Amino acid sequence: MIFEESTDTLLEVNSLKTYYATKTGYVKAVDDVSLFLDRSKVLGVAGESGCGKSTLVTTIFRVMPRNARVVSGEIKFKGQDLLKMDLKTFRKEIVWKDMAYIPQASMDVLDPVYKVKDQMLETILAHEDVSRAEAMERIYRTLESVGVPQEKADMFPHELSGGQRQRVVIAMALLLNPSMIVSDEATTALDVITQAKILELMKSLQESRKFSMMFVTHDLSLLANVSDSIAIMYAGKLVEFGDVEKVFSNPLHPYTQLLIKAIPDLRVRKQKKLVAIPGFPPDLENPPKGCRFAPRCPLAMPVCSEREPEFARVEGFHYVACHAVNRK
Ligand SMILES: Nc1ncnc2c1ncn2[C@@H]1O[C@H](COP(=O)(O)OP(=O)(O)OP(=O)(O)O)[C@@H](O)[C@H]1O
Repeated sequence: MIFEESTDTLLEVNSLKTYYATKTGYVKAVDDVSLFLDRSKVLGVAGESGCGKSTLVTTIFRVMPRNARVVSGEIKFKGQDLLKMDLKTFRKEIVWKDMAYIPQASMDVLDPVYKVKDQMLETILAHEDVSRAEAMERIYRTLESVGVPQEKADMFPHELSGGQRQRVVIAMALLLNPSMIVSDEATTALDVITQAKILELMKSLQESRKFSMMFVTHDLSLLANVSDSIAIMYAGKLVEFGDVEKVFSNPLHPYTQLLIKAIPDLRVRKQKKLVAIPGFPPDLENPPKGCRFAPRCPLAMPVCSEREPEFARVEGFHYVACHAVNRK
C-alpha cells in the first residue's frame, strides 16, 4: 500500500504478515499491516493486549520468537527492505546504529552482570571506531541528557530504581544517534508519576534530536500529546490509521471510539462511568470471518461477519477498515 500522505518516509511497512506456528495451526498475529513513519515524526501504535503490537516490533527488529514466520510483506527503512538484508549486516549496521529499541522490561536490554558504563561502552565500540576515552565522554553526556548522574555509570542495573533503569535504556538507545527509536510499552511497568516523567523526557529528546519514534502502548491516552499519527490495531489487523488530531477528534472505527470512551477525563472530578469494551478479542488461530471486531461491535451489520472490510482512505490522512464507515 502506498500512502500519499508520507512526505519524507523513514519506515514503511507494506502488507506485513507475521504468523506463529503452533501444534494446531498458525496464530495470525500481524495480518496484512501497512503503515509508515516519516522522518522526525512520532507514530503511536495502540491496541489491547494480544493484538500483535509486539509482534510488529519484533518483526521490524528481527528478534521474533523461533516459531514466528514472516509470511509476506516488506519493511522498508530508508528505502531498503530490512527483511531481505543479511541478518549479520542488519545487526551490525542497522540495529542500535540507525534504529534502536526500548522494551517494556529494561532488564531485557541491561545485562545484570555488567556495570552500566561497560554495557554502554560495548555498544559503542561494537559499532564505531572511536577511542575508549571518546566513548566514555559520550556515555557521560548521554546519561546526563536523560537525567542520570554520571556516578550511576559505575553501578550494576539492580542498584538503580526502575525509573533510572528505564532512563539508562533510553540512553543506550540514544548512544549511536539513530534515526528511529521504537518504544514498546516502555513506561508500562513504572508508576504513574515516573511514567509521565519518562514520557515527557522521550518527547523532549525526540524534539531536540529530531529522531523518528514509534511509540507502542496498550494505553491510547498516552499517545495524544506525543504523536503525530496514530495506528490502532485489533486482533492482528490495522483498523484505523491517521493524523493524531483526526483520530482523536473524529475516531471512525467503532473499536477506536470505544477505546477513546474508555479514557478517563482527568479534568473532571466526578468521573462518568467508564465504558469497558464487552467481550474478548478473538482467537488468532481461528479468527472470525469478515471483520475481526464484528462479534464485539455495537454497529455490526450482516456484511461484517461475511466479508473483510477494506482498509481505505476516508478523507486526507485518515484510513479505516470498517463497512459501516466505508459505505457512507
Ligand atoms: N511465540 C508465540 N507463539 C504463538 N503465539 C504467540 C507467540 N507470541 C505471541 N503469540 C500470540 O500472538 C498474538 C499477538 O501477540 P503480541 O505479543 O504481538 O501482542 P501485543 O499486542 O504486543 O500484546 P502484549 O501487549 O500483551 O504483549 C497473541 O494472540 C499472542 O498470544
